[in-house]
Amino acid sequence: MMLLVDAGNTRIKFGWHDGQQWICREDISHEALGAVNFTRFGTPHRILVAHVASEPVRLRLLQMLVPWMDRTEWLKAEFERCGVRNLYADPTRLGADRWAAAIGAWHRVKGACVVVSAGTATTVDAIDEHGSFLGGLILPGHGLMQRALASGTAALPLAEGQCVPFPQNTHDAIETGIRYAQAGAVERFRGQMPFGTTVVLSGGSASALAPLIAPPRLDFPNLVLEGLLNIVRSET
Ligand SMILES: Nc1ncnc2c1ncn2[C@@H]1O[C@H](COP(=O)(O)OP(=O)(O)O)[C@@H](O)[C@H]1O
Ligand SMILES: CC(C)(COP(=O)(O)O)[C@@H](O)C(=O)NCCC(=O)O
Ligand SMILES: [K+]
Repeated sequence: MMLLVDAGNTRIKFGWHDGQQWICREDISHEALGAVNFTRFGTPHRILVAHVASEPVRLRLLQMLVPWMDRTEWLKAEFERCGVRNLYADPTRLGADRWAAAIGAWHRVKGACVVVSAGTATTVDAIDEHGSFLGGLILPGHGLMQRALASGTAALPLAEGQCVPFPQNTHDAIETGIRYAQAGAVERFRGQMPFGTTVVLSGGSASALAPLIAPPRLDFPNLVLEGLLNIVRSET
């Protein structure tokens, strides 16, 4: 059994894979971490973790994984892995989740693509036709943008609006502004790539963005877990 872990700033995603198929995938809050039973599908023989969450979450995970320390790797972005070359100025500074997502997207598309992860932050990354990770954007995610407006202004609420072409109330104005900001960044970034480049879309807020992203678009939930699986499989 392989256990893949994607510890993001809001949610922790787990995937158990038996070498043939996903046995189970789970998505939990940081607070629920203590209740996860890592051995419920048998003893994992390999564990790979992409962690970008806080230090307390890292320590809690580390503590829980102690019995399998000998077979656990905490993924760090590096210069090259699984056919993807990382052109970040300091490759190790790239978030481990972005690195795993890039590897997952490259394995699926095998061509130039824009990799979008709409989570706590929204990241928008470019891979060229040779598998080089060219770099990318970091924006506040959908929820962060909502909360920034609510906490940083006197009058704005935590928006519960719709995305509409010409917003005529405050809630719709915020909701539409946020979605256009996110989708606008993605489409502008894609404009730097060859015409017809695919956007690979993932993350907990992906559904809010999807209708605003033109084809070609590949919806790829659990992209980070898939990338982690690609990495583990490349070892054998
Ligand atoms: N059940 C849920 N609980 C919390 N957030 C959710 C849920 N479903 C979707 N979301 C949205 O998805 C985001 C988390 O997405 P995710 O890709 O897991 O982020 P991260 O990797 O940064 O933890 C939240 O900020 C929220 O906007
Ligand atoms: C950009 C991120 C905060 C995204 O985190 P997430 O939204 O997935 O929780 C994370 O990938 C990170 O901390 N990256 C390190 C800095 C970098 O990638 O340049
Ligand atoms: K993200």
